[in-house]
Amino acid sequence: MNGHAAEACAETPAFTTPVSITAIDAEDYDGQLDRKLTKLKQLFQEFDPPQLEVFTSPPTHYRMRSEFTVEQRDGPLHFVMFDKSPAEETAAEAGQEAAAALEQEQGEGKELEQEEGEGEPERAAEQQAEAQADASTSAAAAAEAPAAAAVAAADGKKGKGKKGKGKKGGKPKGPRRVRVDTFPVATKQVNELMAVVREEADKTPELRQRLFQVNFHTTLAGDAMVTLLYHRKLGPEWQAAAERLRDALAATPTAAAAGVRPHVIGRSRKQKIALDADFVLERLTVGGRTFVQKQVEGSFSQPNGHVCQHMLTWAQDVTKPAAASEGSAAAAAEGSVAAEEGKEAAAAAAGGGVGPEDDLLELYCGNGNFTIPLSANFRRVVATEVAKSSVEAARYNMEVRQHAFNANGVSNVFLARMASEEFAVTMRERGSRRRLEGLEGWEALRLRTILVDPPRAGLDDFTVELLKEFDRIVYISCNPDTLCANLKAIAPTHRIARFAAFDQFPYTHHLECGVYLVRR
Ligand SMILES: C[S@@+](CC[C@H](N)C(=O)[O-])C[C@H]1O[C@@H](n2cnc3c(N)ncnc32)[C@H](O)[C@@H]1O
Repeated sequence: MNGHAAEACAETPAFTTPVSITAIDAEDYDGQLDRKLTKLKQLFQEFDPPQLEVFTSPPTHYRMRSEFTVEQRDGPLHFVMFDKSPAEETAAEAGQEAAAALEQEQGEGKELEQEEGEGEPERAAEQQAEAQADASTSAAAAAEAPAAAAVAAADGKKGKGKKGKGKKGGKPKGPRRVRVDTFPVATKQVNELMAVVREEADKTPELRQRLFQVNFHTTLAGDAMVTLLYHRKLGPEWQAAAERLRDALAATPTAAAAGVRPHVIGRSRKQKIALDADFVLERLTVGGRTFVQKQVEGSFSQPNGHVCQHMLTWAQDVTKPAAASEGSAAAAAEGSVAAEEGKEAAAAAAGGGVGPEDDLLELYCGNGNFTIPLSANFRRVVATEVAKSSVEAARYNMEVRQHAFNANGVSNVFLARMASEEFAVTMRERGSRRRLEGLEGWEALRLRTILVDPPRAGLDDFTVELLKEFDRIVYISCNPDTLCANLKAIAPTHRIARFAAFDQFPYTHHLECGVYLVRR
């Protein structure tokens, strides 16, 4: 963790209420959210934020992705998860370690990419970032059986390291295995697919043999994919069985209604077989417009599609030229002077207005989730992301032209595959990098607004310093503790003009936040 994020934030207890995700109480949806909001307000009190804008989740069936360990030693095959509540932190650490182990295992044999020796992130560094992003998603989104923990358990790796062992070096204190036949946290479609995979894999030796994990990825649009992970090499017999499984999955109610055939992917060491495709196409509605989004298997995507739409709409609103003054959402909705008359000067006088000729810098852009809906608010967007698969997806998402999907139509984005810390140093030095070729010179850019959406660890020190150069900052965070720590460094020069909570991860102690800061 970086220096800033390591600082304790206020004397407030951190977000550590243990909640078992396998035993949710939907009746308590409002209660669980209230408790988190109270804690959040307490944590951010020192920054004197404006009224908190709150965006809720559906109380059940909100999570688009889920990962399960397969249990098949005794009798019929079934899915299990790991209930984190007994040893929450231990489990989280075990999950992250095992995620890294899995990444390493899957990455074995891949060539490291070293381009021109100019300090570009090596594949190993990217894998670490991707694993971190993915582990954070798993852990944050559900505290529910991080894929990694599942892999570790199935591999017999759990408890190998020091973490997870009891104080006296006795039995590892891992999370509790919980059998999961239905999962109200996940979308209805995940539940439909789970039932079919369980039944088909149970009775089909080619699908069942040495299957240790199944990942489900669904969308609001009805598109879906299922990944089966094995401890054996997969051959033509597996592929034939997987094709039959795919037909059975296509007959499930949501897929049939959407007219889609879920993709099936088989993975084992150094092997990946994708029937049809290794991605899904999501459709997200933001500000009345629908955006198509390619989400790639194993890459980061926001886990709660409903709440993601709220996040994008909020970010689009705070950066809207006419309404981007420091006014609250309510003021904007009621038609404050700045919002109604679109007086950029008034907004600028208030310290917060984005001008139509302004450019946006976005770090950690992933598959272009924020980039594309926000691009209409700016003359130009410069976006960076470190994970190769996400950068490729972002390029695809910007170029989507299918008329059936209402083309995304984005042509004002410059996208570079770079680590944020490397970009921060390059920009501060007004330097050059091969990956920035094609970008008009620094002096031609009007970068006064920055959007960051980092992994749970928050921002590194270089990036925090870079933020201070901007008049307007949109900081999206899945970890209020590291957000708070980073804000301590930014608060002397910037104040919070908008403050939002997005309940992406109901019934867990995690909360997604958005802050919009303007220069004092
Ligand atoms: C929380 S995700 C947000 C992605 C995107 N904004 C979205 O809404 O889907 C964080 C992203 O940061 C990327 N990432 C992690 N470490 C990074 C680094 N050091 N530099 C740049 N990107 C990084 C991950 O690959 C991931 O895509």
